[in-house]
Amino acid sequence: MSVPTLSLRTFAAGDAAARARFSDDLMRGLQDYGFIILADHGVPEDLLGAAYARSAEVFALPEAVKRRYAAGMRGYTPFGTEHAKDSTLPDLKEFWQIGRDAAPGLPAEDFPPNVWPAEAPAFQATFSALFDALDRTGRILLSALAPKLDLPSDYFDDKVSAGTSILRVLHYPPVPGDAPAGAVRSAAHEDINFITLLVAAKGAGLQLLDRDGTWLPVETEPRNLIVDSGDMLQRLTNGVIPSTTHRVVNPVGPNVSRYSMPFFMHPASDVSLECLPSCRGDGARWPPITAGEFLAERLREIGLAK
Ligand SMILES: O=C(O)CCC(=O)C(=O)O
Ligand SMILES: [Fe+2]
Repeated sequence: MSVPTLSLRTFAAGDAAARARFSDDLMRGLQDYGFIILADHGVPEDLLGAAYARSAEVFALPEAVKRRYAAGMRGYTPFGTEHAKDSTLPDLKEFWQIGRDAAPGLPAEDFPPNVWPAEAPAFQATFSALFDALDRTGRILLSALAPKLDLPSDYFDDKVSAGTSILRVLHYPPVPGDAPAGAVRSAAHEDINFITLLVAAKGAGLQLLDRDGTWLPVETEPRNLIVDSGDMLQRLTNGVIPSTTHRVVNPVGPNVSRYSMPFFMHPASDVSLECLPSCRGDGARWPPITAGEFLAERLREIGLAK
């Protein structure tokens, strides 16, 4: 048994039967593993290549330069800042976050200006393009999932087009000799958002906790995406689509950097995560909450907000 691979082309260019099959496979993959691997996803391979190159360039800048670009939920977050919700040890990672640009009609407080490094002029164009491409792909995936929840296929569109989604450009440096005992690159956690589209890392380390309690490596070629369901989708679906615990372990071979780029797809802050009628079953497992309230609570729990 391993995480299933799905081709998005069979959905995007397929007939009704092929689309229904894709929806079934996506739903089953998320229910059985919380993860699928997505091939033929429409994000150009040369854009992924450029993103890896620009990412390595920026993280190679001196620490003091990078720290000038620390601005909360945008720009740089230094090594050792974030920790998993249930961990006291810091994750061994640094990252750069890119959000949706502010636009008329969107609440300004949710869309602070992006922060771009002057030392790497191509970074902005590359990551703006990657944000848009992953946003498009994520919307297609949600439109494929909607019918499985008895929803119209465009149900998620307006919720995520104004969403507070984040593209997180991640660098796990070689594990330092003085890292706290027990600290790992990314401690066991569940993602907060609806779905995550992860540009597959070039190095091993990602593992999911399967339904039997076994850690299973999640690996694919760098040109594919890895998709997982987060807590907001779990909440909306009353657990019908669970979020899956995962982690990034420290290297066992050469102690080298690892780069990855998760795109956390969030709804707009005012979207209710109250359980969908089709998922009520014997009753709602969680009280209603808005996406904005849920996110604020989790950001406090992981050390990214006060
Ligand atoms: O780096 C990875 O492969 C996964 C990162 C991750 O799970 C996260 O940032 O939420
Ligand atoms: Fe994650």
